[in-house]
Amino acid sequence: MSQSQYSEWWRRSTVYQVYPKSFKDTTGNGTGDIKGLIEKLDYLQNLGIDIVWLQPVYVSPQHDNGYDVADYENINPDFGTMEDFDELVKELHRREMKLMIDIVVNHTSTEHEWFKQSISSKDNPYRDYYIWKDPAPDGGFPNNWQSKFGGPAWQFDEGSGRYYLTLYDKTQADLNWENEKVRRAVNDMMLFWAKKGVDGFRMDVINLISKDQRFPNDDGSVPPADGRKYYTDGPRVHEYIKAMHEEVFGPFEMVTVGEMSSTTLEHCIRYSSPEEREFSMTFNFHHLKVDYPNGQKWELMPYDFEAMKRLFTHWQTGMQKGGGWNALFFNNHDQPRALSRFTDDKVYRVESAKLLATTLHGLQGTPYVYQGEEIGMPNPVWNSIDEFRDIESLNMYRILCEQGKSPEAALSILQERSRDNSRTPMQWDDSRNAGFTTGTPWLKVDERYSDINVQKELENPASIFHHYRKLITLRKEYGVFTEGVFKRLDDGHPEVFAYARTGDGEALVVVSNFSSKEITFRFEDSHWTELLPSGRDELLIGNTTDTPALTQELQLSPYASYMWLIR
Ligand SMILES: O=P(O)(O)OC[C@H]1O[C@H](O[C@H]2O[C@H](CO)[C@@H](O)[C@H](O)[C@H]2O)[C@H](O)[C@@H](O)[C@@H]1O
Repeated sequence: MSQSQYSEWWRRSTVYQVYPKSFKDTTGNGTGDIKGLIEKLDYLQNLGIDIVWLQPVYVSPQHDNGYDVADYENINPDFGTMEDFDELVKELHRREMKLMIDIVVNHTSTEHEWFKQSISSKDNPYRDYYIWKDPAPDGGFPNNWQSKFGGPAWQFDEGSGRYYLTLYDKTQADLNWENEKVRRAVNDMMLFWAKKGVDGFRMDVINLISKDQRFPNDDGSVPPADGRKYYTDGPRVHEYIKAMHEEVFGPFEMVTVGEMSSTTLEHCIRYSSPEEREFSMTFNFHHLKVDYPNGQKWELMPYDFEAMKRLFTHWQTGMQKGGGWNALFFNNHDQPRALSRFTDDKVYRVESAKLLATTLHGLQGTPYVYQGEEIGMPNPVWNSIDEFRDIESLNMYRILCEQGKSPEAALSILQERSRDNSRTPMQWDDSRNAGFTTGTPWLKVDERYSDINVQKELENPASIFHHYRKLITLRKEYGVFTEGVFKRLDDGHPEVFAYARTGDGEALVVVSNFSSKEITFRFEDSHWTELLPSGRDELLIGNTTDTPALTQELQLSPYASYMWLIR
């Protein structure tokens, strides 16, 4: 990729992800709302955010917290009104910030009018908007595909004696993208939002929209044997995305990010290379599966640090060579908090949060900050299954118990894995309910809110918030964050992740100790002579009170992390 191709504004931007249900409630109904987000825009501007990604606020029965859309062009009253939405766009633009909204079109809610029509009769004009199949000859499911939320991926309709496909919850019916009318309707819906002034889209599990039309049984040759190899990065997916670009993303100069489930580097290069005219960038999840034994999310193991570093290296190097662009993230609304998962959220909480931030923000790509990450919110402590709200967690708890796990064992798995870990309300201050709501919060507030909250973070210049703020500023200041070529420098060190980003006349070096031990780290001679002391070094940011110079041998305190600039 030539240097000029790095010129798009969103490559130097930072995105903030808002889970609206848990951000800020202004009505006292216990659920966050659009007005609450507007109230906090100055806070996000102060952090240095360029783009706000607002998760689904459309009309929805909320079985999957908005990822089950019943009406794509209206706002769910719990979140506010269309006037509130227009006000949000205006207020963001007044601050020179952009808005990215979530587009969920692999599936709709079964309460969507299209589905209601589709299920009403075999000859309804909307019948073919969804994927209907006859039972297998033995009367069972059409094939052995499994839902990502547990159980078979097919739901039986008594009325017609046929099954419809649901890769997620049984109330989320997969759209039939082979139907040209579906593609037309989705583009029209996206044009509706583009014309409203929305600047970008985050496309939910968009690489699952094209299914292998043979709908074969999964023979189990590639685990997990749940059918994903027949619909992930499927046969026509690039064709469909190119058509969206042609008609919507391109003409409106949008910034777009595709959420790519269980994808490959090769596909992500295609999805995000400018010349392919598909998306601006992609999310992949491989680095967040390094604590899944044999790919099993609902089993526990300590995370594999070396695998994580290998995966970052693979994606950094591969996307760079292939001309693709990564969306960088450790946290989102589907993941437990990285702080609790990969570092120490108790003794070294502050150091750990800063270490994760520095390590991620030094990489090539566009960084995403998920609400609460910038103040070091850890996983909450869960005391009972009754505290959970997430449909996937509740399904899996039932399945784990049916498989013979004790309720205590199942609960301890949810403690580590549940998506609710990252969905607890935002902690604004030390008042009741952390200042999130005056009512009863829809999901419990973490008990540690009087210590961990925005107000405290803003007051302390050495806080996690101010660390993020500085990283976001540095990215805008130095071109090497955008352009620098990645090289891993730790040579398999069991505790340290070290890398360089080498650009035009300047280089970044990042060294992070992912352990609670005091350690000595020494760069191998080859790295040191070839790459490192090629000029004057300056410590750009660190998470200790020390300001070490870059030397071949470094003493690193627990969870110490430093970033130097060499020029
Ligand atoms: O783990 P992967 O197979 O790589 O998939 C990535 C994520 O996909 C799903 O997330 C998104 O779609 C869901 C259905 O619309 C929605 O519930 C979720 O909130 C979306 O972000 C999956 O649910 C996640 O667990 C995966 O991480």
